Amino acid sequence: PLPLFFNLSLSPSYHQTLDTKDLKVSKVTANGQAAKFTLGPKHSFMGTPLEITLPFDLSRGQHVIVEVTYETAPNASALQWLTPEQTAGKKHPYLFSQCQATHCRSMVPCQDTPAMKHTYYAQVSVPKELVAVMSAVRDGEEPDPQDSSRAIYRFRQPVPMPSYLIAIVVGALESREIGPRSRVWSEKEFVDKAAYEFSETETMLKTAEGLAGPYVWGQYDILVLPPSFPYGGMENPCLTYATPTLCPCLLTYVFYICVIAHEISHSWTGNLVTNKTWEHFWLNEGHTVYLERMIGRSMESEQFRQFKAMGGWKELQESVNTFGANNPLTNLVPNLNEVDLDEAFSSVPYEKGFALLYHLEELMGGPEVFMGFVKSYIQLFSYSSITTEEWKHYLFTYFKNKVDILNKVDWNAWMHTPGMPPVKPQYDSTMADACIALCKRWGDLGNFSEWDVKTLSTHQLIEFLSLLLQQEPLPLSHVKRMQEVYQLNSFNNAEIRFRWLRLCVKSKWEDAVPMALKMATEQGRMKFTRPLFKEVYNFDKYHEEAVRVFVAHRAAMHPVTANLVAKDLKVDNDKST
Ligand SMILES: CC/C=C\C/C=C\C[C@@H](O)/C=C/C=C/C=C\[C@@H](O)CCCC(=O)O
Ligand SMILES: [Zn+2]
Repeated sequence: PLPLFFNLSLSPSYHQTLDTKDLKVSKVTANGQAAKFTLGPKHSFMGTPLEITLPFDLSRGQHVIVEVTYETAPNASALQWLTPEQTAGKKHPYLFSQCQATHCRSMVPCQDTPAMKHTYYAQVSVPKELVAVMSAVRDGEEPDPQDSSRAIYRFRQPVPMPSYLIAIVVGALESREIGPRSRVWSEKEFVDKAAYEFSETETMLKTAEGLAGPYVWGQYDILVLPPSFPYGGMENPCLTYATPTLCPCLLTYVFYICVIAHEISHSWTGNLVTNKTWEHFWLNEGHTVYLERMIGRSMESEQFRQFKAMGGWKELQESVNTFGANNPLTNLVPNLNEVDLDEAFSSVPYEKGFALLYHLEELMGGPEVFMGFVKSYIQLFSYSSITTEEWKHYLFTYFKNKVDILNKVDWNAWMHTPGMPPVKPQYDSTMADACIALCKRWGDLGNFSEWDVKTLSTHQLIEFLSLLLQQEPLPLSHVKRMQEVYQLNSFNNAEIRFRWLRLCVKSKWEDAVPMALKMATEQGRMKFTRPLFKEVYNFDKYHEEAVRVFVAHRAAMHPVTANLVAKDLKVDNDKST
């Protein structure tokens, strides 16, 4: 049971509608009185409306308690249920949710739109060996009075937030304190290493507050999920999710700056100022990447920010190449009518959004000037949900003395045209030059040594491999020589291993195929899993092997990951095969 109490604003009408997906609703009451309800027509991927007829008139401003008794489905798209064997500890089951963008409705009947913000209170009953955490402030725990084998955990979220940020994790969790307002949570097998990896979190929080204003959410915890979590991180308030692919090696402090800085930045852009609909997702992600890189500028250097911006441009290029340069999903503000948002997801709102903000920074007078706008934008629109038009109107208001410059921006090309942006910023290549030079040297088989890569930082090695991936595949002789000289097969850093294995498979190195499929299935971060499966699928000789391995692992994969890899490999989604 997951009693959740929302403070929703309902329209003053007999009829109220909540979003659901695959929920089994058994009863609805309003202020304790039975209320009639019907489940409307089922949409292919958006679920089913729950239409409730209140048993009394409702006047404006009147409070009413609507209770819905329901069960989630085993295949709820917001939830992944892990067997003990799928966990690190092997003794207890594990549950985690991932609601963004419109999966909350498969966990809770709700107004599943970012246009609506609400507080919430929850009490969760779990087997007493397990711990529950949520995207809220912990509000006590006690033995379940109705069952001595269970415990009740209470949570409250006093800051209004959209449904996609509701999150719950239940498992054999432990935590360690990593700061005055932060704990790190995971299974005990990872918790001490995670506490070490994320020890700079308070420093990063303070840096973010210096840029964006006070952190209003109270607690900032980090939860390291099992390897099947489909994303690098998720900005659930009070409880940032992090993939364990951040931690398997001694993470250089600089390395996690990007992921945790990104999720911390969402505490302002996305979680306080929220896109009103998912067409305006770039407002969440473009501003968050901009803030993330301003944190990198503060904690590292401007050259580091420039280096990450260059890398982001390549990520954008890869997304545009994957979708196709004329695909309207590469618009900064796409039309998402009847579009499955998981399929529309890419780096476009992140990196085309960042590129626009960086371009505007250059036009308006530099980082300090533009950060002044971003901080003011956050102050003005906090606790609300807005559209691109509202953002643009405030941009012109804030820079009222530079409207002539803003009017020269090709807004239609930037916002409503597919493909790469109309302007490519000239980023400083100081940190990238060594990567570019080494990439050029591999144009032929010259003299190489291990020091070529030992003199590169983790980030620069990743950039070197990204540059090679952007080119035509290297001859097989080159990747074999690269392995002899650099021993890249021995690197466990996920970002390095992912790119290296893609390079090898693209060059048709058969020894790399089992390693690529192993990485694609041992963890489930879609950033890695989907391209690795696709690379093997596109290697003619191993096309069927890719499908066979996917079908064999599908049942243990996160439902969203399984759905998208099935589409990538053109495997039907019928579980029977
Ligand atoms: C144009 C698309 C509009 C809306 C899509 C919104 C959400 C899509 C849904 O698939 C959820 C995405 C969640 C992403 C979470 C974290 C990312 O910031 C990181 C993704 C890449 C990574 O693994 O690092
Ligand atoms: Zn984000």
